[in-house]
Amino acid sequence: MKNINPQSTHAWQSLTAHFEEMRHSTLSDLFTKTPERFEQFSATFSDSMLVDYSKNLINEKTMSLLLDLAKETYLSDAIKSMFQGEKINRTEDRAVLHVALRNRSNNPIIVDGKDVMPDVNQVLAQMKAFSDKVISGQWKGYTGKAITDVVNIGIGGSDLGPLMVTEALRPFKTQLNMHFVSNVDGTHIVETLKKVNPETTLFLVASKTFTTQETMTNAHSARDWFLSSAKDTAQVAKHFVALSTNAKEVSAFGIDTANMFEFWDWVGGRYSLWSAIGLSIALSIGYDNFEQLLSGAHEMDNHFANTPLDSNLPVILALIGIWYNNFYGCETEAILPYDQYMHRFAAYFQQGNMESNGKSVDRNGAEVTYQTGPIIWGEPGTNGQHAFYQLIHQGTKMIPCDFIAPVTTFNPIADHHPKLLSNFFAQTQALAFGKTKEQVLAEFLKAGKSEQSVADIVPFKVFTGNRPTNSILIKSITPKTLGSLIALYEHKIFTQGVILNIFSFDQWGVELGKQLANNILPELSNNETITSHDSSTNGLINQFKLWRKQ
Ligand SMILES: O=P(O)(O)OC[C@H]1O[C@@H](O)[C@H](O)[C@@H](O)[C@@H]1O
Repeated sequence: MKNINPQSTHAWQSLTAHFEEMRHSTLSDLFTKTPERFEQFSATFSDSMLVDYSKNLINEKTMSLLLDLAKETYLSDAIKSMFQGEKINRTEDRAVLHVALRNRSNNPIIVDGKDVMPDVNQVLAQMKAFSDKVISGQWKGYTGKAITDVVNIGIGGSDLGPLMVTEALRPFKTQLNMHFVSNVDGTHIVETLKKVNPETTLFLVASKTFTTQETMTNAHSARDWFLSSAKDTAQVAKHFVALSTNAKEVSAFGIDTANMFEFWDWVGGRYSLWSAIGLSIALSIGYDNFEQLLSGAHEMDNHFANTPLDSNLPVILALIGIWYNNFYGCETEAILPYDQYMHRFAAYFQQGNMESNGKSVDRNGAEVTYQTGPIIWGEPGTNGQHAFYQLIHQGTKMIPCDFIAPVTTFNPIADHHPKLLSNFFAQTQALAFGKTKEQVLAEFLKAGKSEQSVADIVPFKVFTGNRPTNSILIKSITPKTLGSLIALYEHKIFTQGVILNIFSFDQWGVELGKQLANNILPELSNNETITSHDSSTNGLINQFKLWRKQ
């Protein structure tokens, strides 16, 4: 990958000038000028997904200049480098190969002179055999009973992906009850253990490093709880398996490495749901459905790797994101799925995007002089409409939003789904075109009010519009289409990282807090007054100690 400062490109200069032309354009004008705007700025993928990006503050010139930016920053070369297994995660000296985990065409991918595919396939076979056994009831607990409940203990990438996918694909569920414990707050494990029976519960200890404080603490508490019933450490093997890259720590914990599902350092935590970390997914929806998820992602990988940039969906969405982030000065992006099952989708990509592109040092080691990754947030529609959409519609901030909805529902009760979808369509329309003062007034006049009597209220009822959105309409949320959708967002993040000249696959920013917590933990074991920190930290710790004693 070449380290090009995006601001040094011709395209960036041209985009800066073009922004001055565009900043006063409105979506109403853009749609009026080009009646075929939808055809021009939308595309379908695999006959199952429609991406409409026409309600953005872009025109042909914007897209062409953004594509120039992608070319000048050597995006196509970077895509090749990732797929070929080059060590593009340079600060950790690792390849970035979540695409290998779902490489259903099985073509060799070489890392350090070795094809990784045989190992990938071997672990998939192990996951299939294991999940089939547990789902069929052949795998027995220590008293001979079949497993009824699965508890995934993991955090960050070892939690958010499997949790999001198992929730999104609930209609495909096996009979197993799934639970996810992530927080080191004892409440999380205690409340979960109240719901399960040690005789019929399987714990998946999911941790790439197998050293993460939260996960290891929860795993030890789960094991203690289990042993207080089973009374025999030999029974641990029937109830605990590990999903990890670290065989040494797995055996140190007491899990037989025969019960370990391996993955590799070239899988980033936040890109790991496709790996052994996805075992909870395979148990929740069955292995064949898990494989469908991989296939859907693989299809998007092929699209990303082989489609010219100007019709490459992850690239298009990434470029539009850069347009708002770096030229309009938008700080956040909202992801708004109109699908209750997808209620963790925004939270998942909060980690995906913010941990990947929340960097301020470029690939040359210099401080950046432009904005990098956006803040990601969101909740499912229609709930968000009754909570925070007020600010999106009428606030002072421009918040580009992605609206996502399925055409069909798994719960076709009464007219819920048409109502849901009418909101999905209406919201992007309202955001784009708003309501003028004249329209507000006309409504009042129609209702028999005089212009004079409503003059005071009119300004509050005006919607400026011009608030950009993407709409992603999906035939049905299935393992396959969800796989494609996740991969679409993953590659969008990759593209933005390349163009913004940052390393998207490390996460040094999470280390300092861990280090300082490790320093503070022993200080909490006694009641001595602490003086070694700044006055705020000392004050907080000392008040904690005081109130703890009372
Ligand atoms: O899977 P592990 O090693 O327990 O790590 C969990 C999480 O740990 C966090 O510290 C990292 O920032 C995440 O990227 C990671 O997913």
